[in-house]
Amino acid sequence: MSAEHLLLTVDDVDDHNHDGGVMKFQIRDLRKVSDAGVPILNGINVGIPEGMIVGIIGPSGSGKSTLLRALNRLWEPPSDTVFLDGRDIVDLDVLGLRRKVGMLFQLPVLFQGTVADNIRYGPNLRGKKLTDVEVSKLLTLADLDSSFLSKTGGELSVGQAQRVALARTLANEPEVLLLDEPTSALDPISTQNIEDVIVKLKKKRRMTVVMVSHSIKQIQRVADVVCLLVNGEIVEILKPNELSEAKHPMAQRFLQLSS
Ligand SMILES: Nc1ncnc2c1ncn2[C@@H]1O[C@H](COP(=O)(O)OP(=O)(O)OP(=O)(O)O)[C@@H](O)[C@H]1O
Repeated sequence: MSAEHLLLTVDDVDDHNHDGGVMKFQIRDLRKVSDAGVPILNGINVGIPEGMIVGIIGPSGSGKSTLLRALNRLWEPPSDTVFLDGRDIVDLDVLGLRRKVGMLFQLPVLFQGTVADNIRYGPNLRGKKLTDVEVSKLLTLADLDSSFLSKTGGELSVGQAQRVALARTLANEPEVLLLDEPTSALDPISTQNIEDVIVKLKKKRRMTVVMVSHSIKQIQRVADVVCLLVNGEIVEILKPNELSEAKHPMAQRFLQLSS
């Protein structure tokens, strides 16, 4: 089974990949040009299969974050370009979309108050009050024990704060996680903790994950399939163990310099 079979590209228009799996996202001819007229995304066509971890790698400035941000409308994509479960995301309620499609950034920013306050924040907005047991379960899911419940952001390491940010995102019961270099500020042990949680979420909850990373080794540890983005275009879709077989010259150069 080749990686192209795992993700739809270009002209495929149905909502299933070739193995019968369902496509969570469909991205069709997604383009962005900067205010100065510089192309940032050059016609992205790809499907993100449900329950898979899709890695996105590529040189700095190739458009990885812009692509990720289009998926929960942190950047508003044009209509008819990004579909979640077959529906154009610009037609969805934006807050509902962001609950379904959670995002984790490079550096965690916790709100004032305790860890428990942070985790309760999203559900509170929809009138749902999480019990201590529910909050503890979310902490456990993010690999933290319940002794963290009453701590504040200032008492946490960056790695612990990132896991709290992950638990806070998971409190919204997302179906998709967008991860923008989520471990680049973390030490190796915290990195491994986050990677383990991501893989567990995929296996146990069938979470769909789109992960931008600068670390090829990380992508090889975590992802099921890898998109190589160069100059705003997906130039290759490969399995993690096939990255050395990339044919595009820029992709080859990037991979050689990064390994
Ligand atoms: N709103 C904007 N206006 C103008 N240029 C932008 C805007 N957003 C992004 N860019 C430019 O688009 C290009 C792609 O940016 P983006 O952050 O998506 O790349 P990236 O691949 O995530 O980069 P990095 O790996 O360095 O984080 C960059 O040249 C960036 O300066």
